[in-house]
Amino acid sequence: MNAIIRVKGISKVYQMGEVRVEALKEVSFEINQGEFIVVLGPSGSGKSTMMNLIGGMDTVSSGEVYYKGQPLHQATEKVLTEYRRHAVGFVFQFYNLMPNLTAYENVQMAVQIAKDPLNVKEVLAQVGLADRADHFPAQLSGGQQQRVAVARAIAKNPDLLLCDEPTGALDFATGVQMLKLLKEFSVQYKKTVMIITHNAGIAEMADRVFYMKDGRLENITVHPHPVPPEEVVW
Ligand SMILES: Nc1ncnc2c1ncn2[C@@H]1O[C@H](COP(=O)(O)OP(=O)(O)OP(=O)(O)O)[C@@H](O)[C@H]1O
Repeated sequence: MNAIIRVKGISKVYQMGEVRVEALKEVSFEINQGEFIVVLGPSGSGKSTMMNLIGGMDTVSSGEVYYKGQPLHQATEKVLTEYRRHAVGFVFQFYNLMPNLTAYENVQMAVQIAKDPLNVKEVLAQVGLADRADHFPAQLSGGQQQRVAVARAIAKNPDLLLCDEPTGALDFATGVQMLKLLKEFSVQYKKTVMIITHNAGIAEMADRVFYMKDGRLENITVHPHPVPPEEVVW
């Protein structure tokens, strides 16, 4: 099996004083290298919690998470830091770019700590920002800033690209461009991409769709013929 991520019966409980929130309940799945996964589900259903756990940003309350057979649920903070640094790229709705660094420098900073990074100039060209490399975030549109954020995550050349609402702040046309970029990265480099979204239309381009409800992975749909990003509508 070429499962890159294997999750077995993971649960996550948040205890806030008297209040106990079961954010994730006994979730199990496997993800293969090169798969494009979309995660759907109502607000509060556990999507971000699940992504944080497989991204090594949080630890499970119970259950097991493996990356290429390596147990993350027993890993030390040092091992998790290495994992996040080298294996995982993150794209969030809010871009978290450094305002005092140019587009090029924002991407360059991320690749400095990577093991096998892609060429920064090439990646910026790939996201259509070759002529904006020397611009600061404030000199870029929202869509362009989001593309810098994607370039930053892709340039690390991570095995796993985790995206939480990557199109949330974008207009439709820019959102489609974003999805094309993510799909290209997945196909060209045979990398795994997981996207959380509220846009059910985006799910059509996934190889598989995970439906979350009340902390459970309620259903998985397989698409033998995913729709190209250009044909996605929402
Ligand atoms: N750090 C935390 N401390 C306490 N409770 C939390 C924490 N993070 C998430 N929760 C709770 O866990 C549940 C699942 O939250 P989560 O963010 O995973 O949902 P989500 O499906 O990503 O929602 P949304 O679509 O609104 O982002 C919610 O009830 C949330 O309030």
